[in-house]
Amino acid sequence: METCRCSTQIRNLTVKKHDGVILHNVSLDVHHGEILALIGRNGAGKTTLLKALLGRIPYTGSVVFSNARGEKIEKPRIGYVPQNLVFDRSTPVTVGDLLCANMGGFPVWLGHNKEQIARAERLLAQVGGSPSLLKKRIGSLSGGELQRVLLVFALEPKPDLLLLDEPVSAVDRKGIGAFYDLVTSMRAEHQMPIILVSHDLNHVEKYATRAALLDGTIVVSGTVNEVMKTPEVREAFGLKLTGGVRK
Ligand SMILES: Nc1ncnc2c1ncn2[C@@H]1O[C@H](COP(=O)(O)OP(=O)(O)OP(=O)(O)O)[C@@H](O)[C@H]1O
Repeated sequence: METCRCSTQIRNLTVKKHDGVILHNVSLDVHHGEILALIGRNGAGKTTLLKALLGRIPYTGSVVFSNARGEKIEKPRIGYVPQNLVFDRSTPVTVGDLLCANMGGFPVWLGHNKEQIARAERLLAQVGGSPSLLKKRIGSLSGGELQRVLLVFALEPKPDLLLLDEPVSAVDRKGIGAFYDLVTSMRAEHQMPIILVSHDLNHVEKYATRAALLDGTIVVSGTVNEVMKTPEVREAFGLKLTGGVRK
């Protein structure tokens, strides 16, 4: 088994924007082989936390990535599937162009060779995407098609840490199953830590190993079962509890 090299320790992470504080003193650990579900109301700061981990926005506090021997990793490879993506929809670039460019080793302007195309088809098939997607311009993809393509990018080359921000919000039912099967097998095979932002508590219960409720800071965290039973989560999601069972 190929083991993942990157557990993540977040300590007192604070993000300020303009006059306000978006995140304050967030402390959280994500270990090897865990799927940590990050849950919380709209505007709680979930995407902001992922962006801080990606180094895309300034923060105070510390984020330490370390390997299985506890040694620090300075620059882990982080796979990221964003909640949404803003780009020029009129671009003539196709999914095939992008995937083949990402594989490297061959100038894209010379066209794609057979092996690259076969590999791109295999990668797409892994996320339930059909080979016909390769010829589509990225601007013409549906929301669900785009999310599948973004997952391929997040997983190739293999990341040390995977961040998924509501990754199946636009994917159809069959695609959701394929998506989570792949993510779960990545976790099992590579012991890669995964942070999953989701508003869908059914997905959280089915696929996550731990959960954390965020509301500007971490309110509760623990096993999915523990977190789901807390009054804080019950209140945040408007759930009723009957004898400890979520209704
Ligand atoms: N660039 C920005 N400038 C100012 N405020 C911002 C910026 N980005 C996000 N915010 C604010 O930070 C807060 C957290 O936003 P964030 O997108 O992290 O929340 P979220 O938990 O991911 O929400 P959702 O569930 O709706 O996706 C919000 O109040 C948002 O308005």
